[in-house]
Amino acid sequence: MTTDERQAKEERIERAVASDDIAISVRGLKNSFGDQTVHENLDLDVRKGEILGVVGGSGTGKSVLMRSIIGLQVPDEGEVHVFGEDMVGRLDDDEALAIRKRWGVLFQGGALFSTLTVAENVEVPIREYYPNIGPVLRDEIAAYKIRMTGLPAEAGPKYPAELSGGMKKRAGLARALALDPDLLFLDEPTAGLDPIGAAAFDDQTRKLQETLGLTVFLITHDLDTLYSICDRVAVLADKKVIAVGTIDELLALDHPWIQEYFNGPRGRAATAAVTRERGKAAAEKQADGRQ
Ligand SMILES: Nc1ncnc2c1ncn2[C@@H]1O[C@H](COP(=O)(O)OP(=O)(O)OP(=O)(O)O)[C@@H](O)[C@H]1O
Repeated sequence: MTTDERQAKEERIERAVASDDIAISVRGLKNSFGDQTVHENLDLDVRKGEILGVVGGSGTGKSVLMRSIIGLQVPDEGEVHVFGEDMVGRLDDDEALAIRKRWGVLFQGGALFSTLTVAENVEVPIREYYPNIGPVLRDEIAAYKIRMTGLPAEAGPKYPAELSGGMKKRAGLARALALDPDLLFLDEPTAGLDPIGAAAFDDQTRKLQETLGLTVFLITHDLDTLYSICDRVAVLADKKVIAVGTIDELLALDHPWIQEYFNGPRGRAATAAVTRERGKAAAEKQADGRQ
């Protein structure tokens, strides 16, 4: 082994050890469109097994960040590693393809094919990545994924136009789960849902994350989602991630946008709701202990 090969091996091992707990690592990311710089020197780590909420004002580049990670946007500068693999600019080779199989994406609005049924939509990634799986098994997998998201089996043969907003999101989620991913990207999954539908979707996300051991990258404007299911929250502002932490940790920072966002009227309402829930749960636990 030459000195260069040995050094490359050492670097690979060091990177693997360092990235053992990290599902996604973004370093020095820069994205721009013409004169508009959306990201500059953006760093972010997403830990394995966490639900990371990504927040920021409209147009701060949350979706562009997600697209950069999944290879739909080639950054001007920077590095993106997913499960320790360098992803920038090499999405066509076999190793990168193997990583792509490990994630599922729910785009804003669901992005379902309108001319395909729900089941056919779920089968699209299976056809693409596992062409040797036959139609019978493919149907079975699709039916299973549809049930996993809480949709009734009868939703399978329906077309997107025949579904409610909440059902469409679940159908998109079923498609995102089609390949048994380790990593799930959700872009504003509860946008447009009524509060009960949104809370049910959040519950489903948490349950799936826990049962399947998923890592979830979740873009949202929904404070209830942040409070109820996110382990940590990353805040995008000033072209970068200005802070990452639990909501309590973020509240301790005196950045004006963070204070306005979490301590504004909606933030206070969400905090009060969570405090009420926690109080109720503690009281129930105490009552159980006395019985
Ligand atoms: N393909 C593109 N071409 C040109 N500009 C783009 C493109 N994609 C995104 N942008 C610009 O990049 C900026 C960030 O967009 P992005 O969709 O990531 O924002 P966001 O934080 O997700 O916003 P929102 O919360 O409103 O969904 C916006 O100003 C948008 O106009």
